Amino acid sequence: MKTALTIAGSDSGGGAGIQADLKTFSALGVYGMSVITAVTAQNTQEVRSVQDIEISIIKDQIEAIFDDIHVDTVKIGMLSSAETIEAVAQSLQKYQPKFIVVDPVMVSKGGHHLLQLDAVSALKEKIIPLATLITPNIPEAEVLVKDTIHSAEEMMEACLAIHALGANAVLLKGGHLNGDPNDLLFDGENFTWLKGTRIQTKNTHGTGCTLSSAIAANLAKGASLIEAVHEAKRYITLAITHSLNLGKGHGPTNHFYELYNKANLVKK
Ligand SMILES: Nc1ncnc2c1ncn2[C@@H]1O[C@H](COP(=O)(O)OP(=O)(O)O)[C@@H](O)[C@H]1O
Ligand SMILES: Cc1ncc(COP(=O)(O)OP(=O)(O)O)c(N)n1
Repeated sequence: MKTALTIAGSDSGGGAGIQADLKTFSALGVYGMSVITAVTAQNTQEVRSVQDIEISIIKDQIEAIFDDIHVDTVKIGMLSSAETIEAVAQSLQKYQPKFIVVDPVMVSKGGHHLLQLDAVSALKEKIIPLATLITPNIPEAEVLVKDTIHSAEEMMEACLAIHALGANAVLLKGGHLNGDPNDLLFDGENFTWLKGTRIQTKNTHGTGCTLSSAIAANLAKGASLIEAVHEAKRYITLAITHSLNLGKGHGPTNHFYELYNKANLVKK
């Protein structure tokens, strides 16, 4: 069985972070493992508090996994601080996993900072150059390129600028723009649009986490980058179509295994 590791924060409400990543791995038929970087007290409405995990414990979690179990793919989510970024980057340089999908998580839907403002430069310098693929949403890309993004042309320019930071490939997600949620992949040579149709729902908590984990899982199973991204876009579209009306805020995406199995998304 293929294996996937998520290095991310815990969402107590189960909709985003480590919990969304592990549910996605399971639904797509890969064995999931986790390194928890921070614990958030979070639900569908808000992030109430964040506790960063001690750096030595983060390093120990990574070493415990890599020293014993083969890791086919890594997904990176919430890193919280510059110190955590430094520790994660050092460990990944040591173990050199084949695929690293980076979701540059910065701010929650409710506006809580999940990456400290002074950690953005560390993210750019230490993590982005390790990325097989980075998957920013529009506000994250705007922070990375220090410019606003409103149009398809500006999305293309942003992809080029983020690629120039050292990522092997960039998937710029269009969910935060008006209209249909079209994402743009730049693989270092070519642009590919992944067209979506906007699903009218407030239950979109964890969409970014789900998409990046699905891409990581698909890469582990042997898909090419472009196949992995296309399959993941189908997965997130199904997960939003069947999203769950839990809680009083933004409910979570749905990872019900049978749903994807029936839709032939699980390749063994
Ligand atoms: N309402 C929606 N209907 C269909 N797809 C969506 C919707 N909202 C987001 N998406 C898709 O979900 C994925 C995550 O996008 P986005 O919401 O922009 O990221 P994030 O969760 O990081 O803010 C993208 O593929 C995006 O196009
Ligand atoms: C612990 C944790 N990690 C990441 C996020 C952000 O998740 P995302 O998929 O971008 O979804 P929203 O927060 O935008 O709903 C998170 N909230 N918590």
